[in-house]
Amino acid sequence: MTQGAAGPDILCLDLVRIFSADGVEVQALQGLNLRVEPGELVAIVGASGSGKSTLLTILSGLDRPTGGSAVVAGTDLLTMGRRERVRYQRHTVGFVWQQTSRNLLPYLTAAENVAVPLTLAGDRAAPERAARVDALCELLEISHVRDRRPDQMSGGEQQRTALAVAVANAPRVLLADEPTGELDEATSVEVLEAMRAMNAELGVTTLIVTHDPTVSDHVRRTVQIRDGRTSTEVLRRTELDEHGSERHVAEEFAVLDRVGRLQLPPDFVASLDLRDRVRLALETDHVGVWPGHGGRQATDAGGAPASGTGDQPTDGSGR
Ligand SMILES: Nc1ncnc2c1ncn2[C@@H]1O[C@H](COP(=O)(O)OP(=O)(O)OP(=O)(O)O)[C@@H](O)[C@H]1O
Repeated sequence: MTQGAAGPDILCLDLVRIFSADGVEVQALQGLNLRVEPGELVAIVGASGSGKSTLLTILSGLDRPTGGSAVVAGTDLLTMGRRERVRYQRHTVGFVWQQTSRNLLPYLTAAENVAVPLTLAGDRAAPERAARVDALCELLEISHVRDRRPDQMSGGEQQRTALAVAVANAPRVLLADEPTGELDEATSVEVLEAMRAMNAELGVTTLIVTHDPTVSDHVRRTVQIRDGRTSTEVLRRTELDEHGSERHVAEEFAVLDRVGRLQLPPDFVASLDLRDRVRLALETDHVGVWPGHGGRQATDAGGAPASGTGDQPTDGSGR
């Protein structure tokens, strides 16, 4: 399957990854759905063990899913062959990992590191490669350390150099796994802002996987993974109020999959003591969800305003 140019840059449908270790099966991804449009900057957050790294390893072409489908910038990751994988990893996607040692060659300077992927790709003449290195050093604000090796740079400078390496060959998609995991708070902000600037400037579709909840302050869309599935999303936008001042609005949505399944946020479940089964009612513009065991009364699913308790069905006939 190949997506046309107008399709999403990342499309995962019912993605499953099962690991077998010592005769025990672990379902790291349990039917994950994700759609990222060209030019989007999206953070994937989730608790430890929720499947974030498994997803990123699959998207980077280093691992294959057990089932479902994953298509990135037109490349089907389930069926790609060895040669296509090399091309995919060299030209279609760029990566930044948490550990500097995985991102940069320790015996090369920053500028030399940025030049490596350009030389390997072999599709630009030397003067063009040199100009590209200069432009990326400027964009990522690492010109002052361009002649230093990684051990002579700060953590933030190392990660900004890693970003320059990752986008050197102008990939359609940038994948970052815990890019701020080894940085202090101020430096993390600096690196996330560099990613935001790069996304805006170069238009590279960017997926940041992290368990750092503050990442949400730097992106418009944060997708939460729970138990190997996308569960909720927070979308942020800036509005002008009646006085012309900027106001930041964040809205939380539950992710509805293709067959209509959704996960209620854990705090909703806890606050109404929802368990086993719930009572549902279809209203004209929303769906009501009530405890099925006669617990406390009405909440809502579907993002609509909460119903009054008068909406509570007595016999489920609202369905
Ligand atoms: N190679 C493997 N063999 C067996 N189980 C694995 C393997 N890789 C991951 N898992 C399991 O799959 C699940 C998801 O792991 P994953 O590393 O994707 O989570 P994560 O959300 O990235 O966690 P963290 O934030 O701690 O890195 C976990 O239960 C993990 O133990």
